[in-house]
Amino acid sequence: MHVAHLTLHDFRSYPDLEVELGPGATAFIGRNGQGKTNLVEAIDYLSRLGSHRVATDAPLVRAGADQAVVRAAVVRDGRTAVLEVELNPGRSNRARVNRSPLPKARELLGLVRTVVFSPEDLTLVKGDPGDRRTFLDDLLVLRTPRLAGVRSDYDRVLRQRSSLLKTAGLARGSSRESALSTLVVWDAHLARTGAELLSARLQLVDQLRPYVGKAYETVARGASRDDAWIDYAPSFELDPEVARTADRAALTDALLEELERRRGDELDRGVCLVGPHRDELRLTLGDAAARLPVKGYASHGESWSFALALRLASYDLLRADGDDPILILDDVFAELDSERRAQLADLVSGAEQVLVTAAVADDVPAALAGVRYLVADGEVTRDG
Ligand SMILES: Nc1ncnc2c1ncn2[C@@H]1O[C@H](COP(=O)(O)OP(=O)(O)OP(=O)(O)O)[C@@H](O)[C@H]1O
Repeated sequence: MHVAHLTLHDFRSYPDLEVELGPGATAFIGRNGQGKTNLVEAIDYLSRLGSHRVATDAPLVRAGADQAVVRAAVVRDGRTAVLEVELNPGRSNRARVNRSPLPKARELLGLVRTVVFSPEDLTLVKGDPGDRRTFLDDLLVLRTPRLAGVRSDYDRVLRQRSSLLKTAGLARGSSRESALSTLVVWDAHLARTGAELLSARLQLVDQLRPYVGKAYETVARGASRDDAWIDYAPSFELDPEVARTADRAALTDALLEELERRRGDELDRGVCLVGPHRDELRLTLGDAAARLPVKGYASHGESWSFALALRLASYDLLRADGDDPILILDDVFAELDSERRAQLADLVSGAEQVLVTAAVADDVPAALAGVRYLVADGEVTRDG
């Protein structure tokens, strides 16, 4: 798939912008802070209804404006659809496809798919477990948009159950009894939605693992394909057979059992200690006999290679699904030496559309020397 035309209205630094795009490589070149990332962030927003840089929508709306609009003509299998999202911070966003409103903005998910490489990716490796869970969940939703609903149901159940735990922990007598009986109902909701998310994540990690090993071998000099390894580590000891089959009924039972076992701790602490919101995507390096966690042990170069490998693996997996996501390489070449730049460029040059941002034109490898736009003072102009 590729974006053929992008329109922005009050998105980030752009009051109004129209850009023609095409398949192949397109590079946006300009000094720091000119709006290169803002452009590609808008396309990524259509894919995930979120940004790779900020957790909320407010910074995406131009300072002083009430709402932003991102519109793109997306070509997939020769057919064009015009996708549009209206960002209304503090209120619901609205989405349209070919000018027809969708009941929920969330229904836009899956219509355009992007994989973004950016310097922020280092947080995949060095950041908190939550950063890695987000990585997994974003990829799940790209592959199976329905899971966006499961994810938000789970977040809602978690919030309700956490506030009930606080109330029940402090209550005495009959009000405690009543809070505890309500808690049983929320345990069941948490186990059911949690098991669905957990099952999807377990399967995803199994599918992604070989691609991570292969990608790491390519981007890290001297590495073999068994060096980089990923494991899903649930918040409690899960029977290996249940983990392997990722059977939802068995996972629901396992979660319920663990909730029962940790009930006392949860009430004492007033927090929900069991469920996929406490899980970790474990990243390790080394041979099977001596694997070390990447976080805290790996060098800067190894960490960066691992982060790139996770993105490349996502891209390969989406491609194996029969889809060709739009690749966005945001400011990544400045972080790599010339050999690795060329390697990465070779790996991605076959993608239907690659969008690159760079401050210095010479940082963009020859394999990605396609169309060039100069970005300066809010203007995006074609170079040549
Ligand atoms: N909501 C907003 N309203 C107005 N301006 C904004 C908004 N958000 C960001 N900007 C401006 O956009 C500019 C940053 O743009 P962007 O991140 O795209 O830069 P860039 O060209 O990618 O730079 P670099 O090469 O440093 O990554 C900054 O000047 C910032 O002040």
